[in-house]
Amino acid sequence: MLQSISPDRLPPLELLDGASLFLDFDGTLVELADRPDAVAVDQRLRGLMHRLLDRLDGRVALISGRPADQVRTLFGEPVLTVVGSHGMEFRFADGREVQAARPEGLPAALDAMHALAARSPGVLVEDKPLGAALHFRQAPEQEAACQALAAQLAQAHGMYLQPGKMMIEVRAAGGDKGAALHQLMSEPKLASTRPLFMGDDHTDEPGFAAAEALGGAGILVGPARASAARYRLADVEAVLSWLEAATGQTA
Ligand SMILES: O=P(O)(O)OC[C@H]1O[C@H](O[C@H]2O[C@H](CO)[C@@H](O)[C@H](O)[C@H]2O)[C@H](O)[C@@H](O)[C@@H]1O
Repeated sequence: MLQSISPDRLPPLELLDGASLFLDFDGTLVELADRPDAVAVDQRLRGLMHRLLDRLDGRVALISGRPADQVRTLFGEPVLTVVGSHGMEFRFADGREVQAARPEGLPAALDAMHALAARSPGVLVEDKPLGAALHFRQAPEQEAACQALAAQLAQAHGMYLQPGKMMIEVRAAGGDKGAALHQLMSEPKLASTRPLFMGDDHTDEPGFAAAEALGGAGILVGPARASAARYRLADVEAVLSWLEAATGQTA
């Protein structure tokens, strides 16, 4: 059961000391864009990730709703552990890979989504290894139609209905970012450390709750709202600045 608090405390910089750090991607490390393919990882973020890996002796992982291999490609970083598809695809820094099965109903769900997008200008379909998403950021008037179709498809094909920011997704059931964090924390190198999870979206709430349950904390990114996170940072720039300050990097 998630806590329902509205975090308003800034995280102290010392929170990073000896921690294991788990980072969401969109809306946390990079600004949201009009389209999923319009985001990029710049030198500032790439350099920051290197410093974090160094400072925390490798105890850094990205846990994203995006496909794991896509996140790895965006970072061009082979030594980074990435969990994709909302906690269902693991790419460990040492080369191990764990992948959930692609849901059987996905091709039919994608067909139905493409049919909706074809008659709804601005709606985008995202084809993911374990899910399919309808994006309506460029067609907000289509939200109700997208939500209704996704709910129907999730029920018809036994998939999980995953809400997001200006998007709705059907995906493989059976995991989330909280379960992923628990699994990563069972790695020998992380086992006796304190987890910190930073994220901005609904899909990040299980991650906040898991971090708290393991003696660490969640850090919500964005406006205050009911959340299992203990701390809050205002936006992506605040996240990057906080991480830079916590790793001792001066402007
Ligand atoms: O868990 P995350 O790493 O935050 O990924 C969540 C979803 O991010 C992407 O969608 C979001 O970002 C897009 C680009 O900024 C934006 O256009 C969209 O409205 C957002 O919902 C990604 O496309 C999804 O697959 C992720 O699940």
